Amino acid sequence: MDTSLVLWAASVTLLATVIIARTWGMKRSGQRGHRLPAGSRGWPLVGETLQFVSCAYSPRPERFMDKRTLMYGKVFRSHLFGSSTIVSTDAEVSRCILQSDARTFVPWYPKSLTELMGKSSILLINGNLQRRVHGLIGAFFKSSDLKAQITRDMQSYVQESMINWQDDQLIRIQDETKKIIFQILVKGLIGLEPGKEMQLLKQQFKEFIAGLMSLPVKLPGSRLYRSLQAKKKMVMLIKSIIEEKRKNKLGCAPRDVVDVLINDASGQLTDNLISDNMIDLMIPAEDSVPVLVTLAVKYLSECPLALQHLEEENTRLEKRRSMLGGELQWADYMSLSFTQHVITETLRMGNIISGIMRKAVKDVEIRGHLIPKGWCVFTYFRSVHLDEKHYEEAYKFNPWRWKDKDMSSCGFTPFGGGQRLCPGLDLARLEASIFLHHLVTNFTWVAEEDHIVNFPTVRMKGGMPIRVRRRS
Ligand code: HEM
Repeated sequence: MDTSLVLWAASVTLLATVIIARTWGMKRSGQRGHRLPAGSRGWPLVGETLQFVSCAYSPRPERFMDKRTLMYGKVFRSHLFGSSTIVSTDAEVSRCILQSDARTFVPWYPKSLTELMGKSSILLINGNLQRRVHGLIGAFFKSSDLKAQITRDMQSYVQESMINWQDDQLIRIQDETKKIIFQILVKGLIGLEPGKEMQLLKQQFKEFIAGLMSLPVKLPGSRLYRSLQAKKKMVMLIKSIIEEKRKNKLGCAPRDVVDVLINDASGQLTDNLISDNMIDLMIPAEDSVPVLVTLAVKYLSECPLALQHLEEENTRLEKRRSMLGGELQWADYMSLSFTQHVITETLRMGNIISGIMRKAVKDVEIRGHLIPKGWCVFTYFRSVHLDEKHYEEAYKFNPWRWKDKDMSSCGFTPFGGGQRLCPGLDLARLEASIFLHHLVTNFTWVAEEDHIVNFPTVRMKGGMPIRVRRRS
């Protein structure tokens, strides 16, 4: 064939492809001129996942977002973890997404996680059932009875653990807090005291969470399979506790979350749903509070002035307590305003949950951006929390910034928002305050070298080792 004819045919084909692609693109831009955000799909199949993950392992995971924000704006499209994804680093767009309900967005988690959580998990269910379970748990976590109980338990577990610390001993804060927080959590959820059953639960839970980020393969021997087996054992234990509680129902005030859920009269909450959810509730709680405390210790170790203010505030409270006698109450810890600022600033800088994923159940338009049906949307809190426009010297640990700052007006969402706002947020702050109080009033310390790892979950590589010395 004549070469010019081939060239002409190739040009026509190319032109036709461009026209079809543009027309399709305009259609995807939705009705009324809403546009699919600009961005790149990256490589076939893997999309931009490799670039995302390699940034996520670095000390500055937000660089993946920063680079694209410069090119495409604060809302851009990408392809992550096998799904077409719209990424939002825009506080207002993210707020709208968090406020939406299941008619627009549903939660999205990696396959291994959904397999392990099961269909009735609070993290996955939607609509009335989610609102009911969330409401019951949230109300219980806010109740003054539970706060009094948790304050008592946490104080005694912290004291029990710290009493054994020797001068110059190397303490890994992450490990110490994990032990204590797990006990508190299990007691608050199912009423179990430390002992043999608690130990069994702890072992199985460790096995269970090891599979949260595994390959979605359920063959015997695989990581996911072993995690599912561990979950079965935990469910059996929790079911036996539920049966016991049902037998001995005495009509007294609920002492743990199981009590609250079995007293629910709606008939929607089966024993299977309750026992499954007790384990799923441990997922967001078990790791995040210890990491919050660990990061606070890291930031304080690097900011002597903040540590000094914290010590002074907590010593004043301790002196008052010893003069008046008795134990500190929940309200005493919450009255420590600088300690609360330290926790808030740690949440901002640490970004323990860097963002959350949802899936659009229909075409959605938010502030001119189209999120097509079936696409994922990733609201990335970390970029907002480290944005100079919201926070001056954003990479500097500065608890004083919260003195006059309104938490609700600066895109600050470490606990999410809307209907899925973390029901454990008061508890997390309380537990962190109690641990910090006992640490700074009883010990001085020198921190050893360690650094933050940001992926797949935030943690300190070496568990934040500190060498402690008891105050005289
Ligand atoms: C520093 C500690 C914590 C952080 C940073 C944190 C963060 C979050 C975030 C961002 C969400 C929203 C997830 C979404 O929208 O899909 C969430 C939900 C949740 N959190 Fe927390 N959390 C913490 C501690 C706790 C604790 C102590 C508990 C309770 C024992 C807890 C229980 C839950 C539950 C049950 C949900 C799901 C709520 C629902 O989907 O209805 N969290 N958490």
